[in-house]
Amino acid sequence: MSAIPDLESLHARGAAQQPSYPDRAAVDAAVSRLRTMPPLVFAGECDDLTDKIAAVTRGEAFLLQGGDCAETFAGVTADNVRNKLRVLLQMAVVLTYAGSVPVVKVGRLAGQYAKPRSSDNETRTVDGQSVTLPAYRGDAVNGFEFTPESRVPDPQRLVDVYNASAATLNLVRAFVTGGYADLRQVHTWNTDFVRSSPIGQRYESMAADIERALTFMKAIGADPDEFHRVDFHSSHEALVLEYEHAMTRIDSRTEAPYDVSGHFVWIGERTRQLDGAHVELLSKIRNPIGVKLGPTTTADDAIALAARLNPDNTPGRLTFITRFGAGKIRDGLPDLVEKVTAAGVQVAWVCDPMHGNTFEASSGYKTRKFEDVIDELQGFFDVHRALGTWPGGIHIELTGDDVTECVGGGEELAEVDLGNRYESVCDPRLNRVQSLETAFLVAEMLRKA
Ligand SMILES: O=C[C@H](O)[C@H](O)COP(=O)(O)O
Ligand SMILES: C=C(OP(=O)(O)O)C(=O)O
Ligand SMILES: [Mn+2]
Repeated sequence: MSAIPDLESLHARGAAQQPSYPDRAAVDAAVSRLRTMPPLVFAGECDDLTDKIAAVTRGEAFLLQGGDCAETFAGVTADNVRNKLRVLLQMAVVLTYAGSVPVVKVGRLAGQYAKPRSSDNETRTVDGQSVTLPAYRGDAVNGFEFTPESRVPDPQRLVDVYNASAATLNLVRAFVTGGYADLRQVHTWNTDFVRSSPIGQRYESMAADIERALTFMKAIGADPDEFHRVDFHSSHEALVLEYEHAMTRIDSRTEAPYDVSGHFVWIGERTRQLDGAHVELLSKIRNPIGVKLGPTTTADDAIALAARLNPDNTPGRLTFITRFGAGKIRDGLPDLVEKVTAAGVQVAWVCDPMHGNTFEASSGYKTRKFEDVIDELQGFFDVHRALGTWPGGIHIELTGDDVTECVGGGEELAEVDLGNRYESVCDPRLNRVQSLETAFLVAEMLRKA
């Protein structure tokens, strides 16, 4: 297994989307501190996830990956983490039960703090004056507050990312092993505002069926402790090289490098250059990894990425997360999947129906139409069905709260509603009702697949 490339050589590749830190000594201090910190995840856990994604690659399981577009330090609260976990557990149970397929659960959490941006700057009107400042690049880099001081990249934030991720993961681990995620709790996840919604009612009746099935299984002698814990994994975009590099360590068992900042890391659409720093670093680690593929991706690009990132063609190592947009997926995806499959590439195909469907509402809020999200998912299933390949999973930006960031869905959120509770610091997320609706719709698509 190849050695970890040094940080300077990565930067020498002209890495895209990196913070411009004003104080080099402060960067070095933060990186040195991070290098001393214990791993957030263990290499063996990453291998377990690779095995699970191998099952996805073989068409035997389905990946559910979801969470915030951008986590924030302020969002590291018990309520927030629990709400996100709860909606993911609800979605997973819907997909497992109604879709009749094992579900691999991966949160976009405990590390999702750095954002690539379309523009380096942001312009707003402040007191009648047009003011331009550096864009917000996630709490890993600078502050969301629109002031010159807050927007200066601060490397100490990378240490804060580590601490916030550790706190989040600690709570998630407690929830998933300590009884909260016990399948016998299916009813109790369906609380507050969701319970009374039509989709909450539908969930309620499914939960009753599951409870009956569990009672039956217990009666015939199944061990109820089997239902006590779930496997849950963390993931984020590997973006800021200082952080990901400092968290890349040699595993004592295998002597292979692993990025121990999360179980699964992915390369974004803006940083997937074949000779770029992100592809180079992730080619050296042994975690399961993903690459986002937008509508301009050619089959040759994808095949070359697979050769660089997974030269041994190990199933489970590589996931392609396509994000074409509802209007493009039916035209663009077939050629890609067909040629990648014909080339013998072992890959899990996952659909991100969010990032190709963003638009700006007349009020200025970034939003997405729920109907476009569902249409892209349907297109993804249709394309795979036509080609005889497996639609392996979904990658969703969501929250466990009752936010108003995406329009449409059963609650019929309109553009005028967006300001009521728009809390995302980057992209619009499905709220809890919309997330559950998505799970039921995808479960139907899965049944037909
Ligand atoms: O989450 C993804 C990107 O960071 C985000 O879509 C970029 O948004 P922008 O176009 O507002 O920079
Ligand atoms: C930045 C993201 O997506 P993409 O790289 O696909 O634009 C994201 O997942 O938040
Ligand atoms: Mn996003």
